[in-house]
Amino acid sequence: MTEAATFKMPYALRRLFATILVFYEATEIRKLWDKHLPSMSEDYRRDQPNEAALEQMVLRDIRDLVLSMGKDIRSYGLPDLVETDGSYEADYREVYDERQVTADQEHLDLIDCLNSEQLVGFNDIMDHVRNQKSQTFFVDGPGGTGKTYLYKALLAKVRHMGLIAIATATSGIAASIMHGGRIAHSRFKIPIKLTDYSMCGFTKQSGTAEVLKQASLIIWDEVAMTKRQAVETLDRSLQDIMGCPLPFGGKVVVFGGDFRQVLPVVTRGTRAQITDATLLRSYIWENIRKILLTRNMRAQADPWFSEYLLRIGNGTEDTIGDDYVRLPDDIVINYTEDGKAINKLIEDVFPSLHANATSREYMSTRAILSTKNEHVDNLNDKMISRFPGEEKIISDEESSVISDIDEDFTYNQTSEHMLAAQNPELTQTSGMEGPETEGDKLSTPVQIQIPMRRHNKPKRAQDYVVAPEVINAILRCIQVLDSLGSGMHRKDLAAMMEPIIPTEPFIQTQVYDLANGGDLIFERDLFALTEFIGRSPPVFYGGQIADQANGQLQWLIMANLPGKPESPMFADSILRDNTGWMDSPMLGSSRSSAGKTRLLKGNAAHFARHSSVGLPSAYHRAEAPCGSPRLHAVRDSVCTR
Ligand SMILES: Nc1ncnc2c1ncn2[C@@H]1O[C@H](COP(=O)(O)OP(=O)(O)OP(=O)(O)O)[C@@H](O)[C@H]1O
Repeated sequence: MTEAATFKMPYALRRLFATILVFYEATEIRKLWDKHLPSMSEDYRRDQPNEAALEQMVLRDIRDLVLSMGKDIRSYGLPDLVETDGSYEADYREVYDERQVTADQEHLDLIDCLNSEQLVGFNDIMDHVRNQKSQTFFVDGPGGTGKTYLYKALLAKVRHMGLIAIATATSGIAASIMHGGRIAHSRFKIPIKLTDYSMCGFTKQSGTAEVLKQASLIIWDEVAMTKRQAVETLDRSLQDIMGCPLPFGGKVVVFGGDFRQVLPVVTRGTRAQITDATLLRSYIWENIRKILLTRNMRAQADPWFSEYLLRIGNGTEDTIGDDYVRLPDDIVINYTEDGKAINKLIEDVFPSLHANATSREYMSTRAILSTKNEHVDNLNDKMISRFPGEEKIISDEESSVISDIDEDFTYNQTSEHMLAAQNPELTQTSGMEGPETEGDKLSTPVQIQIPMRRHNKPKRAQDYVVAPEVINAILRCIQVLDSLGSGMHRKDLAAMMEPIIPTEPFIQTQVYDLANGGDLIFERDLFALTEFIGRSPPVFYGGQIADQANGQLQWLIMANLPGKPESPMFADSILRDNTGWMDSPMLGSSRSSAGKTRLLKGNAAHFARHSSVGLPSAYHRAEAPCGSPRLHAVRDSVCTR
């Protein structure tokens, strides 16, 4: 803890403390608590000067973390946690955080500019918020009709009244447009695997439950893109925590979206299956009050075009065959073989580019969209050649890597790793001395692989940079391995991993070399890297870890790095041994060209566990073929059996 306190964020320290409570038989917990409370509460201290309240805030966090690992904070002899009704805003971190999101004047001013349709909706919703009347709304409007504008006005108004308004959206982009917005799945802890009986992954006593209980308004934008089961899961969970059988536990909930735009993804789903997955087919839909927005505020200058778009969205535009609509001639640039069409397109979208190239307004209000990266590269090249001035290639490797590491991770031994970052061809696989141990301890050298992120148009090796987060993760990993080398036993690995895995969803790579089999790799760019450097990708068997306590799924990849072949029989036996843990029992492995074992491609979910005692258990899943798009990221803790 002392060492971690020098470079970890307070939240990471709280996680580490909780992990120590649960996984170590530490004797002097109270001493540890007293010593590290100041560093664990540093982030809260800025706004909360009261020491007693600070202590309670940290305790509550630890309580939730410990609870998510299946334990009760009361068994550790920490100061008493004062159970409250949550009315004191600092009681829960989530409530506290939500209250920090204040209304800004700019958004309050939007209320005066709402058009008549928006105003009707605004008044109706606010009436329910003020009078705490249960109602679910759906803001139904094609793109550009001012849905987001309306949410912003609502959020500002409710927050200005000193109430809690929760802003969420299905995608991160839409969530980021709203002040305090979060992705709905994360905010409500909606499980990834949904059934008709799923519940959100928070407990009744958690901070998330508390903030939802206190919320006067909940907004969920882009709900049309979400599977109805996700919304139904929220409905059940809110009813549960509110102890109220009304829809969403009696809350005022505002959904928004446009069913003319993107619908939920149903893998290989037919049109009927996709429609069936939407909120329109939910039992919730019939009780939703619709707020219709029809005036396209974005395309006011071009009413013809906005009506044309609307007709397409509504399916009333004449079609050719089933699916094709004819674009009017005046918005089409005809394709020509000689490449002139591209030049015409650029001139149309960026007229007088030379004169306007330095104008921020001009450049930020126009764009050419394309379906493929190679077309984008092509267009970029053409555009850049038209820019005035001399060409200069700027490499961002040093600045981005250093700044990101500094922000989150002060590590004083970076030189070797920075070298690795800057000279990937020297250190594509950098063997590092690992702990020399015996028996139950680790015994093999550590291999660190450094994945890289591609620049737009790499020309030289230096144009490839190591993603800063990767370095971060690797440094953390090395730190753990150092600790392991200093005599820690293998069974401690699971406990150690938990706090060092960053909580951000996009973790990169961490490699552990474990005796007797496999390396654990948390990865995103590994395959892109191996593809680029021309090495055969590591044979891997990868997994999705289920944190049993809160139902969240995380990813864990176990891999054989080059030069460390796994015996096919060994991997097979692990799988066979653990079929009971499988997500969907499809068992198997295949041999790669290198003669190593690989799980079947596709979506077969496997569970595998190292035969050695104490290693993390995991649901294993053969993901995409090597070199394919990145695997999902890892989050949070590993689950031990
Ligand atoms: N009442 C209004 N007065 C002035 N401008 C408005 C008004 N309502 C919306 N706008 C503007 O119209 C544009 C489109 O609005 P907004 O982004 O809210 O639409 P949307 O329905 O959320 O669109 P999409 O579905 O494409 O996200 C924005 O630039 C917004 O500022």
